[in-house]
Amino acid sequence: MLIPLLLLGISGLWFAWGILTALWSPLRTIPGPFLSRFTNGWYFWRVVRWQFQVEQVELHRKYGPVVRLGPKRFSFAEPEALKTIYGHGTDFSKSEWYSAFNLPRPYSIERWNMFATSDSKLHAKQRRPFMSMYSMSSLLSYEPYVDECADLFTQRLTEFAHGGKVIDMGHWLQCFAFDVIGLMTSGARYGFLDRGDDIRGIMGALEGMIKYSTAIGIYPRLHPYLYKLQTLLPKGPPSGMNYATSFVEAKIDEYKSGKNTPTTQGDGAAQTFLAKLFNKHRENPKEFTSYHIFAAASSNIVAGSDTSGIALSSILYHLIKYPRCMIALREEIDNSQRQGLLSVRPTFKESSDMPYLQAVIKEAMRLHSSVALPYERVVPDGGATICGRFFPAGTVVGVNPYVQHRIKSIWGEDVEEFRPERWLTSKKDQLALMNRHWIPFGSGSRTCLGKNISLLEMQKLILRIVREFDFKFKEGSSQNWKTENFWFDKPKGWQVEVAVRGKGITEEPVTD
Ligand code: HEM
Repeated sequence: MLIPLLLLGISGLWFAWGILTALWSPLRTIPGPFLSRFTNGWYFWRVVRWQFQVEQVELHRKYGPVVRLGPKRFSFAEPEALKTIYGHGTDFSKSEWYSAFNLPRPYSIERWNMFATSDSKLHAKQRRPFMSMYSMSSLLSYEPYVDECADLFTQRLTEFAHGGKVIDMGHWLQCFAFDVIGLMTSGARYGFLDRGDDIRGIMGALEGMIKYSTAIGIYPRLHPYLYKLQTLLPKGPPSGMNYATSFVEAKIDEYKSGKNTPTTQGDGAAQTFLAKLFNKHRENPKEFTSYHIFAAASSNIVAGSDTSGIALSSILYHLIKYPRCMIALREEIDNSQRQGLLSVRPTFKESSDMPYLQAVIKEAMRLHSSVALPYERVVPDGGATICGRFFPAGTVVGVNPYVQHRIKSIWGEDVEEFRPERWLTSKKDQLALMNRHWIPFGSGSRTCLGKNISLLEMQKLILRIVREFDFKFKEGSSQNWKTENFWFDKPKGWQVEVAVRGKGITEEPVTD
């Protein structure tokens, strides 16, 4: 009897505390769902339905540019907020939500990953030694790996076309993205493109791990306990995490033992990440430790596979949905082809010189960003004024790219329309405004390290498959795909028919 009474008492006190802090809070006038005033439980409950981005847009339509998501958690849909929170010279560190993407303390100090590091100075120190490997000038050394996977991908599409098979295109593009990143990182493909199987459950394990982190990040103090608890279970997110990391470690061991040394390929310019990482380690083993090798190799796989797969899906999905744009892109490709400007395996340089292709990629990533939850940051000491409101230090604030990419004062009335032309015909000022607020790769000092690599993959593969194949949504299927948003907003079961170009499928106009 004593224990239930005690529990009741504690819950009562906790409840009363929640109500009092909500009433006293200087931010109490900021609107939002009623329960979000008292608890982060409301946010947790909505996020684990994996569709929060849609709800967040609605919340901003209902409540305005600043919306409460929790007692000390706020979302912004106002152009000016981006500069204040993520802009140059600001010191808004990443929120504790990100800590669930790493091992809990004290292990995380030894085994850091820069994505989850919150302290800005520490993050800058961790990021600096890797930057050259992800720069534009390094891209040439990764290009042959993309070509090798694009060869296989087009081979698979040809087989599907001849077999008249309907395919889950989202899954196959994910297979491409995983194999590319595996190959350019370690010199070996996982083998996803061979049969389309989720080899050893890698994709499922990563998805489980990210779902766990996204949900538990809302209650980061639970992470150490849940992590410990779940390592005792045979299955669950940590075992997926362990599997993903042991896979990387195995590749590093193979490399060390000399079993895996394809540092060059094609014309000899190719060089894997592992080769670059080991070279750096040999030059300065004290500063660039073996942990640096592991950190970069594993973050490539976790951060660079699903994200690129989703972006590729978004590009192709929108091109199929809007045949007008597919035709326009084809015209650009065919013109370049006629002028002898395109190789059999189009190069990054060739694809960079195609303005409509560039516009298609940007527009697809605007309408469907691979990441679609807020990039959360913490208001620094002294507090900050955002959108005319003062927020005390410690408040969690964030902008969701999915919401940002639908603000009419930036993009115009047709925000929901896929219109690549907006990137080609807008006036200079308008274009600058759009570019500043286009944030699928993040914003500020924490932007994506792998942006150039993903552009390399997207430009080369999309150009090639649009040149060589026709695509159509599966007969009778909806033209509006379903996605699941667990930080990565991933298409689910998106069925497509493929034909070798000009040999089968007729394009039908879109009916929205
Ligand atoms: C279309 C593809 C991609 C998208 C949309 C994307 C998106 C993002 C976003 C939004 C962030 C920052 C999130 C935040 O502020 O919380 C990020 C960070 C990061 N991404 Fe990507 N990414 C992509 C591809 C890649 C690739 C291919 C790699 C590696 C090869 C990569 C490696 C990283 C790393 C290491 C970080 C952490 C950077 C840091 O904290 O300094 N990403 N990415």
